Amino acid sequence: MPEESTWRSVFRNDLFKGKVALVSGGGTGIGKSIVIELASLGATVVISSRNEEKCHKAADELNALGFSGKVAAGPSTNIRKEEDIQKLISHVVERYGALDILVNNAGGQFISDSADISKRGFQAVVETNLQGTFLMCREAFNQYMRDNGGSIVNITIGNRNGMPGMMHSAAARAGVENMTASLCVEWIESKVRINCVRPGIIFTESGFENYGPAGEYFLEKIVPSLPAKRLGSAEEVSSAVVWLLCEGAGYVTGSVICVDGGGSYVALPLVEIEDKTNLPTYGYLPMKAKL
Ligand SMILES: CCCCC/C=C/C(=O)SCCNC(=O)CCNC(=O)[C@H](O)C(C)(C)COP(=O)(O)OP(=O)(O)OC[C@H]1O[C@@H](n2cnc3c(N)ncnc32)[C@H](O)[C@@H]1OP(=O)(O)O
Ligand SMILES: NC(=O)C1=CN([C@@H]2O[C@H](COP(=O)(O)OP(=O)(O)OC[C@H]3O[C@@H](n4cnc5c(N)ncnc54)[C@H](OP(=O)(O)O)[C@@H]3O)[C@@H](O)[C@H]2O)C=CC1
Repeated sequence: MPEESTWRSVFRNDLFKGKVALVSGGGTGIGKSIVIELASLGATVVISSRNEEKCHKAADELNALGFSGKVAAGPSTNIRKEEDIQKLISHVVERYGALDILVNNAGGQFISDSADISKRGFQAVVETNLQGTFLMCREAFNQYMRDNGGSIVNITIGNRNGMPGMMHSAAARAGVENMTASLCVEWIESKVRINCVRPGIIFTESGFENYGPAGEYFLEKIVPSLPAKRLGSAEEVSSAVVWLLCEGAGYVTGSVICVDGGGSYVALPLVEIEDKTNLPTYGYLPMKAKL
C-alpha cells in the first residue's frame, strides 16, 4: 500500500478529472492498484465485489490518502448473478450520472488437474470470468456507453499456451479476449473502446492467500522459469490498464497487452511431466528408432 508521499503515477495528474469509473474487485490486489491510479488522476471510482464491507474499508483507506479523485464502495455484487450486475450498473449511473470507464478485474479460479474438475466447478469459473465479464460489459453498454461512449479494460490471465493446472480459467479468459475482439467492432460506432490486459504472475497478498501452500509450491517452480526471473507488481499491471483507458490510446481497441515479463513465451510448470518417453513413436524408417 503506497503512502501519499511515495505514490507517483507516471501519468498526467488530471488525466481522468471529471470521469466516473467502475472497477470490479477494486478493494484488493491488482484492482486496488488500478483504483489508486484512477483516483490519483482525478476520477471518481466506484469499487465493488461480493464483500461490501471490504470495499468500504478500502474506500476509506484510499480516500484518507488525499487523492484529487474520490473512491466509493458500490453495493455487494456477485458477478455470477445477472441481477446483481444490473443493480450495480444502475447504481453507478444514477448516483454519479455517468459510467465512462469500466475495468472488469474481478475474477478467480482454483488450481486443479483438469480430470478432477467437477461440472459445477467448471461452471463456477466460466460464470465468474467469462459470463460475469460479458454481463458487466453488456449492462455498461446498454445503460450508459451506447449513447455516451466509454472505455473498457478486461483483465485476463495467461492463456497463450493454455494453462495446465488452471485449464478452466485460461479457457474462460481466452473467451474474454475473443469476446473483446467482437465487441470492439460492434461498439465502435458508440465510441466505445474495449481492450484486455493479460497479467503474468503478479504478487498480490489477496490473490496468493487463495492458493495456500499450493501457491507457494508452484511459485518456487514458476519464478525460475520466467524470462524476467521475478514476479510482477500490481503497479506494473495498473499502469498498462490506465494507459489503455486514457485518451492517448484513442486508436487502440480490441488489443491484448501482456504484462508478464515474457512469461507468455515459455510453458509455466504448473503441472509436472514425468521424465520418460510419454508418447509412442509412429513410423517405419530406421532413423525413427533414434527419436
Ligand atoms: C500460483 C499460480 C498463480 C496464477 C496466477 C493467478 C492468480 C489469480 O488469479 S489471483 C486471484 C485469486 N482469487 C481467487 O481466485 C478468488 C476467487 N475464486 C473463487 O471465488 C473460486 O475459485 C470460484 C471461482 C470457483 C468460486 O468458488 P465458490 O463460490 O466457492 O464456488 P461454489 O461454492 O459455487 O462451488 C462451485 C463448484 O466449484 C468447486 N470448487 C470451488 N473451489 C474449489 C477448489 N478449491 N477445488 C476444487 N473445486 C472447487 C466446488 O466444489 C463446487 O463444485 P461441486 O463440489 O461439484 O458442487
Ligand atoms: N495475481 C496474479 O498473478 C494474477 C491475477 N489475475 C487476475 O487479476 C484479477 C485480480 O487478481 P488479484 O488482485 O491477484 O487477486 P484478488 O483475489 O485480490 O482479486 C480478485 C477480486 O475479485 C473479486 N471477486 C472474485 N470473485 C468475484 C465474484 N464472483 N463477484 C464479484 N467479485 C469477485 C474479489 O472480491 P470478493 O472476494 O470480495 O468478491 C477480489 O477483490 C483476477 O481476475 C485474477 O484472476 C490474472 C493473472 C495473474
